[in-house]
Formats: sequence, structure tokens, C-alpha cells
Amino acid sequence: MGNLPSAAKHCLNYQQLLREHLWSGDSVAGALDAAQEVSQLPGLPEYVKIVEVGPRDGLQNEKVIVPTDIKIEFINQLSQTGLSVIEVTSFVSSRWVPQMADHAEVIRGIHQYPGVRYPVLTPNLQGFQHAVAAGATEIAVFGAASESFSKKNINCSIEESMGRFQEVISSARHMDIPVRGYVSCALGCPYEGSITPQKVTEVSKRLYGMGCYEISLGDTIGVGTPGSMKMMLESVMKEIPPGALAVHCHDTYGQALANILTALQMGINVVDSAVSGLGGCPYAKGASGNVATEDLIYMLNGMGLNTVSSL
Ligand SMILES: CC(C)(COP(=O)([O-])OP(=O)([O-])OC[C@H]1O[C@@H](n2cnc3c(N)ncnc32)[C@H](O)[C@@H]1OP(=O)([O-])[O-])[C@@H](O)C(=O)NCCC(=O)NCCSC(=O)C[C@@](C)(O)CC(=O)[O-]
Repeated sequence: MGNLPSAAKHCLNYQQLLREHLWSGDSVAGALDAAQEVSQLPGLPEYVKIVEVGPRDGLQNEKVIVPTDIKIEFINQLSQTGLSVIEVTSFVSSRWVPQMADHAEVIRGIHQYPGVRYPVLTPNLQGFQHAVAAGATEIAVFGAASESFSKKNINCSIEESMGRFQEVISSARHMDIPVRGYVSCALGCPYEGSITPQKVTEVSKRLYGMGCYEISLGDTIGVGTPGSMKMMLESVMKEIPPGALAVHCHDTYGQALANILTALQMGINVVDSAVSGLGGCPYAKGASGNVATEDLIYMLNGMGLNTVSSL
């Protein structure tokens, strides 16, 4: 692959692993054999939707800017693996996140496969308008449960961000564009430390009330444990049904799969992940990558849970 950045080579190799082995049911050395009997744990959903965030969350944090044609090839290959949602880029300021400066070229350049959705991140009306002009048909707004993180990440307070999101969501609604909402720092903040479940609930409830069809609760710096995940979800689930929630776990302390399992046991069946464990937010220092898609699928397969939608 010539002199491709190593991150891109790495994720394209993993993509091959996903397509050739995990989804198709072949076994890789030491991996679970499709014919092997699996026993399902009680209380788990039968189907888990994976939201692949590698091209966006993964590549936004790479030191080397991945060339646009490689991003397009990466997304096209991911589209052929069986994933039903691939978050492809973000319409943010290229001064803030230079890695996403080619957002319009990426969305225009990819082949949009039937049955796959390709959401993009939009922080404000300007980003939304550019995203729609480039052909985006699904978007996500991204807020935080931490005041300091909100200021560092999107340069406004939580209250101001809610005003911007309301504008975006209203415009999206007029165009029948579905909007997902992220809540960062759901289990801890790089600037403020712990965040109360009540604060996470308050922000999530506002986004849900504005019309986000799904709220993705982000453990932005990967400090959560099954204990704190359970407490946070118990609080959020008093206001939002589990069917409208997703979890987004970074893996700094190796807790991501355990945290995801906790969420699944509590009735959540949408999980964000990034192929090869890429990822991190440029405004959350110390955060490691997301849970790796292939590890997540390995765990879900091992529990007999379906990850390919039959819809
Ligand atoms: C939100 C802004 C744009 C505010 O940035 P700002 O500087 O406060 O914006 P402004 O409204 O004051 O405008 C200043 C300049 O930015 C431009 N501008 C204004 N809006 C846009 C836009 N949408 N796209 C492109 N340009 C834009 C605007 O046109 C103007 O340009 P100038 O007149 O100076 O030439 C900035 O703070 C930003 O881009 N932040 C993005 C940060 C980011 O992308 N973070 C990573 C994603 S979040 C994440 O990773 C967490 C998550 C989702 O994965 C979940 C988890 O793990 O927790």
C-alpha cells in the first residue's frame, strides 16, 4: 500500500479480517468457530446494532492526515462487511480538526451501498448546511455533560450548545433528516473529573426532547467501569427508553467490553465502535481509542448475539 500512514494500513487490514472471517463465519486461528455451540446469557438483546465510527472518531485523532482517497477506499471496504451504520466524517472547522477538512470530498466520493447509513457530525447550522449540500442524509449533533469539555471541544457552554443543536434539529426535521445526539463525558471528564449521572441525564433528556432519535452516551476518556456505567444508565433510563440509547466506550483502562456488556444487560442494543480500536477526541487528552469493532463482534458472536440486521 505504498507509503500509506500506518493507521490506514492497520485499519484496512482489520477490515479484511472482519469481512473474511468474523461476519462470514470462518474461523481465524484461535478465534471462535461458527459451528461452536454458544450459550446465550439471559437478559441480552438478540440483535445488536453496531455504529462504526472509525472513519470519523478514528481518523480525527490521527497525527498524520489520511489522504482522502484512502479514507474513501476505507469506507467503501467497511461498507461491504455487513455494517449497517458507518459514521464517515464531521463538518467541523478545519482549523479545529484538520483531519476532517476533506468532509465534503469524502461524502461525495464514497459509494453509498444499499442498506448502509452514512451519518456525519455537525456542531452547528453552518456545519449542517455544508453537510446537506455535500449530500449527507443523516447527521449527529454532539454535546457534553461537562461544562469545561463543551467549551474546549465546541467553544461554547452547554446552554449555548443546546441553542445551536435546536436550530440544527429543527432544520433537519424540515428535511426529514434523522439526527442522533452524542453526550460526551458521560462517565468522566478530562478537565472536571467525575460527572454526576444527573447531569448526563439532564443533557440527554434535552437532546432527546429536541428530537434526536438516539442518544449515544460517550465514555470519552474511557474511565468508566461496569459499576459507574450501571449507575449512569439507571439514571438516564428513568427519562429515556433503552431502545433510544447507545453506548460509546473508549478503552483507556481495558473496561470497554465489560462496560458494553453491562449496557447490553440493561437493555441497550446499539454500540459504537471503531475498527482496529482507532479513535479519540483531540480535545480529550489521554483518551485511548474506541472499543475495537472486531473485538466487539467477537464477544457478541461468542454470546450468540446477531450483529447483522435482517431488516
Ligand atoms: C464548533 C466549532 C466550529 C466552533 O468554532 P468557533 O471558532 O467557536 O466558531 P465561530 O462560530 O466563532 O466561527 C469562527 C470561524 O469558524 C467557522 N465555522 C463555524 N462553524 C463551522 C463549521 N461547522 N464548519 C466549518 N467552519 C465553521 C466560521 O465560518 C468562522 O470562520 P472565519 O470567519 O473565521 O473564517 C469548533 O469549535 C469546532 O469545529 N469544533 C469541533 C471539535 C470536534 O470536532 N471535536 C471532535 C468531535 S466530538 C468527539 O469526538 C466526541 C464523540 C462524539 O466521539 C463522543 C465521545 O467520545 O465522547
